[in-house]
Amino acid sequence: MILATAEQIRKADEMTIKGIGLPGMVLMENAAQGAVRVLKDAMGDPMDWDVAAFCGRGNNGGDGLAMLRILAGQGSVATAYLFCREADLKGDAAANLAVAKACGVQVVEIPDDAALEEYYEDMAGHEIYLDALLGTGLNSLVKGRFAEAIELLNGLDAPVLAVDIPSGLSADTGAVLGHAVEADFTATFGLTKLGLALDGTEHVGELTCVDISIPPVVVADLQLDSHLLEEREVRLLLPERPDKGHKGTFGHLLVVGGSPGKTGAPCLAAWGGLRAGAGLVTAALPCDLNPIAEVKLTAAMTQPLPQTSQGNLAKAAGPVVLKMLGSRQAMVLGPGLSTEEETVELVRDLVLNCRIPTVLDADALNALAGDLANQGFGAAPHTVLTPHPGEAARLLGMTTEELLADRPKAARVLARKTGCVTVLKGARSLIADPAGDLWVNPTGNVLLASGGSGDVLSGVIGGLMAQGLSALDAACAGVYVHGLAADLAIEEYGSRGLAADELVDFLVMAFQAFLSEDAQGDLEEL
Ligand SMILES: NC(=O)C1=CN([C@@H]2O[C@H](COP(=O)(O)OP(=O)(O)OC[C@H]3O[C@@H](n4cnc5c(N)ncnc54)[C@H](O)[C@@H]3O)[C@@H](O)[C@H]2O)[C@H](O)CC1
Ligand SMILES: [K+]
Repeated sequence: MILATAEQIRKADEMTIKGIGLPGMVLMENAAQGAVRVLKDAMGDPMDWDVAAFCGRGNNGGDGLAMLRILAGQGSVATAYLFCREADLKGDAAANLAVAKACGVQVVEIPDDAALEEYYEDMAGHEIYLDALLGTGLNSLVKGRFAEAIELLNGLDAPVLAVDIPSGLSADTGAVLGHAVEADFTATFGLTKLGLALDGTEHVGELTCVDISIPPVVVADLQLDSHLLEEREVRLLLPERPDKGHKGTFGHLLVVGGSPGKTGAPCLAAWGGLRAGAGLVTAALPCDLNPIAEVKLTAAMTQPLPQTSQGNLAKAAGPVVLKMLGSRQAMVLGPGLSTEEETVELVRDLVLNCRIPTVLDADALNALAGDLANQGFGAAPHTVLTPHPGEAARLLGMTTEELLADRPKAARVLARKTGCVTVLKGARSLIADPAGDLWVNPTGNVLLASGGSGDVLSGVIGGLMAQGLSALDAACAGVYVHGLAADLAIEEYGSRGLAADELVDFLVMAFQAFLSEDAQGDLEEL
């Protein structure tokens, strides 16, 4: 599904109104009619409600006023709390104010704190609420009476429908700009906003996108580059499993990682690779840890590598790994590595000289931080970086807070600077490709917020690349299926206590969801 930023939807409006000739009033009417349908679907008949809209001075407020007029016409008692003077409204919003008043909508001005105090109790006494304070025109932190109105809405038991976007939520980043409405439903107009997809359901609630007649030609002209990843796309990405395939058909994945106390990380990545369907997996780790890995891994092979006096991977491991890469189809580098200076040098050397599809995770990313500009990537277009926000912030030389204020931008910048596909992990992980496109992943939940789940992900992506998927396709499919495994697990576990070893088992079910219907039927019969 295509997603739009505030600027892109503003352009779409402008092109539709000025270029195509469809009047803004028609767009606003379509928006209001569609949003009323969403409300009716949610609340049912008869529509004899006591409904209030909190309206701002922009077109979002205009949508709210148009909705109230439609609802009044269908039997509701409709009140608008206008967070400015009536005279402040302009254009289509002003026109809809006049129409609403002529059609029986009661309008109460809340232009200052005194008015808010005077009407506060009345404002809290309605049955259903429309949040039409701030839409895509939000351009600063929400403060004062706007903040108070948002908190009032959030404290009520009554249902709230957000008009276009919950007020206070950034349409571009999904960040809360001070305060944001926690809506039960959101009716968004024309195109789904990127910020809505990034929020998920926390503020947005149940999301519906209403067609307001922005023509497809306008959308095509905009060449939008943000997307919500969908199951049907992932289904097309997953590699074929030919009946006569053998282990050589499905590629050999090499996982390089591990340090004392972190033998589990490369083992989990190896498991991820196996679950993703790689034909063979080898985990290569410091030689003292090899016997442990031999016990942990029965299906995967292991390779002992030279180690430093501290037991971490030594520079001498470089030639051994590079030689192994000649007969491997993909590598995962990083799970459980240390940041000992010699290991850092090894990582930089491997990243420069590697020529096969690679996933760089964890300490492999930390090894590149601080000197990203001088780091060559030998397999750049075939490389996936999988940082969590802390690792990404270190790579970009910013604080984690700065990065979290605009996750899409951070993912895109990292992809562009490195030439590598970038997976920025977190709730609603992002996948950015160096050409500028961005995908928001809808799967996954809080169960993934535990040690080791990232190692599993790097293995899944590596395992898919070993089977021939491109870096971008493997990143998209891997992130989606990994999240789906957690979504299946939460039904059994609830929201706590899933260890990464167990997540590995749910990957089987997650991949099964993508089998053909015939194959699923065969499975059920067994
Ligand atoms: N295609 C569509 O999606 C259509 C959308 N419509 C609606 O129009 C709004 C966008 O309208 P716009 O007038 O550009 O902006 P807003 O109504 O969101 O608000 C602008 C208004 O608010 C002030 N403001 C900005 N930030 C703050 C703040 N933090 N605190 C207080 N006030 C703030 C700003 O100065 C302006 O005065 C879109 O969301 C849809 O709802 C059209 O109806 C049809 C087509
Ligand atoms: K709103």
